[in-house]
Amino acid sequence: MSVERNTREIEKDVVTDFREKLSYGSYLQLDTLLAAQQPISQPQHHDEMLFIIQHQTSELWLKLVLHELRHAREELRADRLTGALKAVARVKKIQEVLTEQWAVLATLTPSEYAQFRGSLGNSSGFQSVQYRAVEFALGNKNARMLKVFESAPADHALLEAELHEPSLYDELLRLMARRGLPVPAAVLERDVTQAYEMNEELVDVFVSIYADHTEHWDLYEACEEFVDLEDNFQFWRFRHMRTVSRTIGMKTGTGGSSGVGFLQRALELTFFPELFAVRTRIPA
Ligand code: HEM
Ligand SMILES: N[C@@H](CC(=O)c1ccccc1NC=O)C(=O)O
Repeated sequence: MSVERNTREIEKDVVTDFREKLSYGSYLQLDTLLAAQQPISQPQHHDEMLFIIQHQTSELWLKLVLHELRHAREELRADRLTGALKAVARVKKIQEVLTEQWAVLATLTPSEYAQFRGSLGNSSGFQSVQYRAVEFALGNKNARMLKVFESAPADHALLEAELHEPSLYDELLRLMARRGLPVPAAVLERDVTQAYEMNEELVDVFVSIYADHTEHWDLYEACEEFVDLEDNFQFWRFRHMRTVSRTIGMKTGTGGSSGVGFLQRALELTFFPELFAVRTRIPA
């Protein structure tokens, strides 16, 4: 039947009685999810809703990023590189959404934000446990980051566990070693609770993979996927730093840091240093 009077007929078999059936809202627990947007500014500020939802959607995506990174790590452990790369491909797409999403928050002007910033007290994204867990899973380990979670035991335990897990990169390097590539022992036996640091001998291993990439096709592909992951992560950090800059200028952060300067220094960090160093060594 065609659409009459610009109104769609609801087909007769469309299910409408949910007294004993699973509905959309109950499956997704929307009562819980949609009850969680509670502005605290007094008097209420219109734009606080945007601020809350921007963060909550980011946290939901971070939850999936962490879930997928953990899966990718398990796949690598089981020598299933293809399975790991499938998860990484999904993470890359989520990162793109997270980075694009800054455009929504950029509609918040500095004067609008200033009107409810005071209500935020000392809360800050610096205290995002999922963000920190993602950083750890990618190899940016820093035990000092646990301190802000001391009053939240479950978060602290989650991060402590993540600190002791090998990162995604650690697992890739172990897989490479199992395949007979000469990954240095110092890399394989490193203390995984420490930040990953560049190993020159490992660059040689990647030079050999890139020189003979038809021989090592899947590893070569994995390397390029990891480079994408790091790039995407940096794009997110950059958009955050620029959004902060246009919103609060050089004010110090609610979390107690210097603000923009502190965020800029994160842009100097790297997850997979050898994968960037290898580029300099590609013959002309
Ligand atoms: C107007 C919006 C925002 C401003 C002004 C802002 C500002 C800041 C500042 C100044 C810091 C440094 C820590 C501090 O002293 O507070 C920070 C850290 C952080 N923010 Fe935001 N932020 C904004 C939005 C967001 C959003 C939407 C997210 C998404 C989850 C987010 C996540 C984070 C994270 C994860 C950190 C820690 C970064 C790190 O350790 O390198 N921020 N933010
Ligand atoms: N650190 C921000 C406040 C802020 O953005 C924020 C506050 C509470 C919860 C999350 C936040 N997002 C990122 O830091 C500021 O200094 O204005």
